[in-house]
Amino acid sequence: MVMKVASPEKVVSITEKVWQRVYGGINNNGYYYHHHRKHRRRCSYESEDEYEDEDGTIQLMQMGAERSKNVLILMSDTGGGHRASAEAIREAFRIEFGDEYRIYVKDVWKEYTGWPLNDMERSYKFMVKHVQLWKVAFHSTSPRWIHSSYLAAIASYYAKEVEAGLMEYKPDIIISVHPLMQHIPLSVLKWKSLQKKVIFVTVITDLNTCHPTWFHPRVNRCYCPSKEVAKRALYDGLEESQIQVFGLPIRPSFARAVLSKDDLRKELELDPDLPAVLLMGGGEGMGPVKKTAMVLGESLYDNDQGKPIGQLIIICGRNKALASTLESLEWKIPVKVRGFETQMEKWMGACDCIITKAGPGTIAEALIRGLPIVLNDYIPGQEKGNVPYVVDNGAGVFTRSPKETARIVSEWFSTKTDELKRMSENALKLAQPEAVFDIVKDIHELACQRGPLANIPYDSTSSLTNVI
Ligand SMILES: CCCCCCCC/C=C\CCCCCCCC(=O)OC[C@H](CO[C@@H]1O[C@H](CO)[C@H](O)[C@H](O)[C@H]1O)OC(=O)CCCCCCC/C=C\CCCCCCCC
Ligand SMILES: O=c1ccn([C@@H]2O[C@H](COP(=O)(O)OP(=O)(O)O)[C@@H](O)[C@H]2O)c(=O)[nH]1
Repeated sequence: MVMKVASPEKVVSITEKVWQRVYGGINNNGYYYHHHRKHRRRCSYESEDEYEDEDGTIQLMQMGAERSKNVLILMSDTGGGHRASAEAIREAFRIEFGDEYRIYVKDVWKEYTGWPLNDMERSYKFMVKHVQLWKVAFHSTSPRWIHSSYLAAIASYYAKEVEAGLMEYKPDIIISVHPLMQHIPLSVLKWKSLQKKVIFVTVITDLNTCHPTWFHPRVNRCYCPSKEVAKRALYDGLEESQIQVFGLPIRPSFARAVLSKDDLRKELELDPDLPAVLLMGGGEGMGPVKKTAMVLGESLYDNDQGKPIGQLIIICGRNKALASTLESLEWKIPVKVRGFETQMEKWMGACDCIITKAGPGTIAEALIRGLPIVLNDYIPGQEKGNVPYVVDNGAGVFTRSPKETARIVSEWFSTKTDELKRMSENALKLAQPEAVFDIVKDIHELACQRGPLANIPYDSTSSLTNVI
C-alpha cells in the first residue's frame, strides 16, 4: 500500500538537513525519511518506510522486500591495490545480488576533509620514494597508542566533515579497504550511536606484514587475506568471531572469465608463438622497471641464432614518464609498452610469467592466472612479507638485480621450462579466485541478521572527542 501525505514545512538547521538527508528525520508518525527509490530486498524488514516523490510529497510504504541497501566502500589511491579491491567488491555484489545493494566507492577524506587527509596520495608517493622515511613512518606508528593518538587528533579536527562525508551516502554497510580508514569512521558511528545499526567491516589488502591500523577491535568483521594476517589480528586483540580468512579480493573478471591464451594474443596483437613476460610495477609503475626492461631486451635475444627467444610486455600504470621513455627506445625483441590498463586479466592471461614489485594485488592476480613471479622490489613494511609468501610457496623468486631477473626469465624460456611449469602449478595452488565472492556473501549474511536502517535523531550534545 502506498499513501501520500503532504511534506511538513519546518525550519531546519544545516546539520539537521545533512542528518535528514542521510538517515532521515522522525516524523509525527514515527516514520523516517529516505530519498532513494526503492528496490527489491531479499533480507526483509518488518517496519514501514517512506520516501519523497519528485513533486515533494512523501510516500509511506511497507519496508519489506523493496529498498536497496547502501554500501559505502572507503578507499584511497595510495597505490593501485585499494581501488582494485574496492572495484572487485563492487562487481561481486552486483553479480551476486543485483540491485539489492547500491555500492559507492569513495575516498571521503579527499572529498570532504583538508590536509593532510585529502592529500594522502601525494604524501604517500613522496614517502615511498624516500624509502627510509616510509620505513620510519611505518614502524614508528605501529604501536597502538601512537597511531590511535594521531588518528584521534585528526578525527576530532575533521569530525563534522567526515560525518557529512559518510552520511551523504546513507550507508547501511561501510567497508574499509584501507589501513587508515577504521578509526575515524568508527568514531563517527559511535558518536552518532549508529554502531549497532551500521555494519562496519574491514577488508585487508596486505598479504602478510600489514600495519596494525588495519585491526580495529570494534569492527563487525575483519576479512584477512591469509592465515598470517589472521594471526596478527588475533595478536592485536581481535576476537576469533570477528575474523574470516577468504583471500584477497580480486576483480571477478579474473575468476570468472574463461580466456584462451591464443585468442588473447590475437586480440592484444602479440606474437602468437614466442613466450611472453609481463613487466610491471603496481598502479604507479614503481620499482626498477626501466632498467629491467633494457636488460631483458638484450637477454631475450639469441645472438647465435639471430632471433628473439621471448617477447616483453611492459605495463607502466600511471607512470606516464616511464611509458614515454620506454616507447622511445629501440628493441631487438618484440616489445609492447602500455600505460594504465583496465583489463589486466587479459594481459596476464596472454603471458607466461610476470616481473613485478611485491604488490599484493598484482601477486594475487598473477597467482590466479598461474603466472610464475619474479619479485624485483618491495615497499618496506607492508610489502616485505609478500616476498616469503610467494617464494616459500614455490610460486616465484626474489631478486633486486635486473641482470639476475633477465637471466632467470631467459632460462625459464629456454633451458628451464620445467621449472616454469612447476612454479605455475604452485601459483595456481595458492590462488583464491573465489575470495571476493565469499566476502560479499558473508557481508550479506551479516546484513540479513541486522535490523532496519539507522533511525536516530541528530544529537547535537554528543562530542566526538569523548568517544575516540
Ligand atoms: C613518534 C613517531 C613519529 C613518527 C612520525 C610519523 C608521522 C605520521 C606520518 C605518516 C603516517 C604514516 C602512516 C603509516 C601507517 C600506514 C599504514 C599502511 O600500511 O599504509 C599503507 C598505505 C598504502 O597502501 C599500501 O600500498 C601498497 C603499495 O603502494 C600496497 O598496495 C599495500 O597493499 C597497501 O596497503 O599507506 C598509506 O595510505 C599511508 C598514507 C600516509 C600518508 C602520510 C600523510 C601525511 C600524514 C598524515 C596522514 C594521516 C595519518 C596520520 C596517522 C598516522 C597513524 C598511523
Ligand atoms: O595499468 C595497470 C596497473 C596496475 N593495475 C592494478 O593495480 C593493482 C596494483 O596493486 P598492487 O597491490 O599490486 O600494488 P600498488 O599499486 O598498490 O602498489 C593491481 O590490481 C593491478 O592489476 C591496473 O589495473 N592497471
